[in-house]
Amino acid sequence: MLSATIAAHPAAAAAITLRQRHSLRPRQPLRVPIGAAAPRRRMETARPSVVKAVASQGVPAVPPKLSFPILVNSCTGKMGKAVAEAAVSAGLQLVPVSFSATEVPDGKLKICDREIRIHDPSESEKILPSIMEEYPDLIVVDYTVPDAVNANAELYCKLGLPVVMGTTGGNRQLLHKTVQDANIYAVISPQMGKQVVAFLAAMEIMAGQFPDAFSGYKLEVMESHQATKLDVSGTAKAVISCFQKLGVSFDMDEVKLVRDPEEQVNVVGVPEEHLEGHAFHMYHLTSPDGTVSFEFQHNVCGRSIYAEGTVDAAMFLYTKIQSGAGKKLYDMIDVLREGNMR
Ligand SMILES: NC(=O)c1ccc[n+]([C@@H]2O[C@H](COP(=O)([O-])OP(=O)(O)OC[C@H]3O[C@@H](n4cnc5c(N)ncnc54)[C@H](O)[C@@H]3O)[C@@H](O)[C@H]2O)c1
Ligand SMILES: O=C(O)C1=N[C@H](C(=O)O)CCC1
Repeated sequence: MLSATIAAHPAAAAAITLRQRHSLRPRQPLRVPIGAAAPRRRMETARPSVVKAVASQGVPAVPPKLSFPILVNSCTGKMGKAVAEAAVSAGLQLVPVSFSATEVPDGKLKICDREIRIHDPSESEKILPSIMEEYPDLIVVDYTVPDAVNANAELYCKLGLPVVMGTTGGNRQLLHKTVQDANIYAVISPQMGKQVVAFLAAMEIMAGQFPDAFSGYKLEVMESHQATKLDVSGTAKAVISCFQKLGVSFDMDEVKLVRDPEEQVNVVGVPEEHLEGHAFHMYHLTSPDGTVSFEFQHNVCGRSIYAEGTVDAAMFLYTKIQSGAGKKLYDMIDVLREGNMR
């Protein structure tokens, strides 16, 4: 579930600002939160020639279903498990191997009736080459931990393994350089939820077209996530960098991190059933003289928005690999621009 509110009118914003001053509870979203996604059709691709040939016979073209092998690293994580399930339901071949720093009974994990063999990360360099031989079109999806981002990226690059990197944190500049220098196909994004990416893209466009438009404005940022999330949201960092391009001075350590479940329910307004998996973000801007304020929120419950976006990113990357695209390093805005959303 995703809800977003944007208030720009001074009076409305002033009212919100007052309300917000006393609590972080987001206002009722301006629109009913996006409900559970409708059952998804698998994204289909079609070679234009096939489609044209079939259509010319007057028979509606049914493009071939897209299916390829995907290894989720790590299936033992909350996000990895959600992606593995979304991949299976989208018809992708889930490779029955994963790596994890978390011990699992008998070294096996059941996902969608499939038995996934779990190995220690130290074995990945030894095991992955044989997996790549068995699954030549393999794409790996990485949802591990910030401390593993750069080492994992280096390994995938060393093996020439295409990757969808969803894990946040680590040294992002080094991550992009490693992947760029290795010339492997990759989608890298701290945010895989398509609608949040669309908001981020709008922010990037605004920042690109109107640099310093908000210079002198004061920015307050609050982000609330499950208590197990240790790092500052990568999405929040990306949005903040847009505000910085718009002329706002803000230090990343000024972000108000809310990880206390009681505050999340009573102040932020997180539904109790989503305490273990949510992302509520609020960005509040106030003019130097205090007469104008803006507020942006994006509030996500659960992980399906990210899991579905990750599957779209993997399908996007697969089509780029198959077509031998010259550009190899992508982000989620590239995936959205391609438009082939399920
Ligand atoms: N891009 C997005 O849209 C998006 C969405 C959700 C989460 N995330 C990010 O994904 C990451 C994981 O989030 P989560 O909620 O699944 O965390 P989690 O702690 O539930 O899962 C992380 C898993 O990685 C495993 N792990 C640790 N080190 C590893 C290594 N070296 N190799 C393989 N596995 C290893 C752990 O055992 C754990 O099972 C975080 O960085 C989070 O910010 C990104
Ligand atoms: O649950 C998480 O962890 C999330 N991480 C990403 C971030 O750090 O912005 C995306 C939102 C959820």
